[in-house]
Amino acid sequence: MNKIEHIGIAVKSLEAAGKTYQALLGKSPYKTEAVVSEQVNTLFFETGDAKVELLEATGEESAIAKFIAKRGEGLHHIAFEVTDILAEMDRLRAEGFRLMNDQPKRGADNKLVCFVHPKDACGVLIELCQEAG
Ligand SMILES: CC[C@@H](C(=O)O)C(=O)SCCNC(=O)CCNC(=O)[C@H](O)C(C)(C)COP(=O)(O)OP(=O)(O)OC[C@H]1O[C@@H](n2cnc3c(N)ncnc32)[C@H](O)[C@@H]1OP(=O)(O)O
Ligand SMILES: [Co+2]
Repeated sequence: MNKIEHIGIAVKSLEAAGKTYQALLGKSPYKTEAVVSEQVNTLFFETGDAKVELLEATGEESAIAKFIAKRGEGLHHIAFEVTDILAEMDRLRAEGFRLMNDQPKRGADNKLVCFVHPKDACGVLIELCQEAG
């Protein structure tokens, strides 16, 4: 895996959290994007090499809605950039990690993504992401 690509933070309201993070980071978000397949709206901030991704649920079945119901707002996942997501998925499977999707799926910001179960990564949900090209 390469660098940390982004840190995902689950929030109740993108509007309210966007203002908080704008004040915190001292800069405006560079993009917002709805990812219908994940039932989320996102707001992105650039922070040097890695980004901050704020995530708001758009449906009750969204992973973000379930996470907030159980744990409240907070750090939801860490995403690592990978060069070859299929090779990295094969490597992780062979190491015994549980992958939450069999094939890479479309994420935000033109990425192909795959998630590793948080129970296999010391309680942290891990996202792999590769530039979709
Ligand atoms: C915008 C698109 C994309 C991008 O391009 O960046 C995204 O980031 S999308 C982000 C939202 N999508 C996802 O999170 C998809 C992957 N997530 C999942 O597959 C599931 O949410 C999950 C992680 C497998 C959990 O689902 P499930 O088992 O159905 O939920 P439970 O509530 O029963 O959780 C079981 C267990 O795991 C703990 N948990 C859940 N989420 C997290 C988390 N984010 N970090 C750490 N731990 C988490 C949960 O608390 C339960 O533990 P116990 O309470 O001890 O049983
Ligand atoms: Co993410």
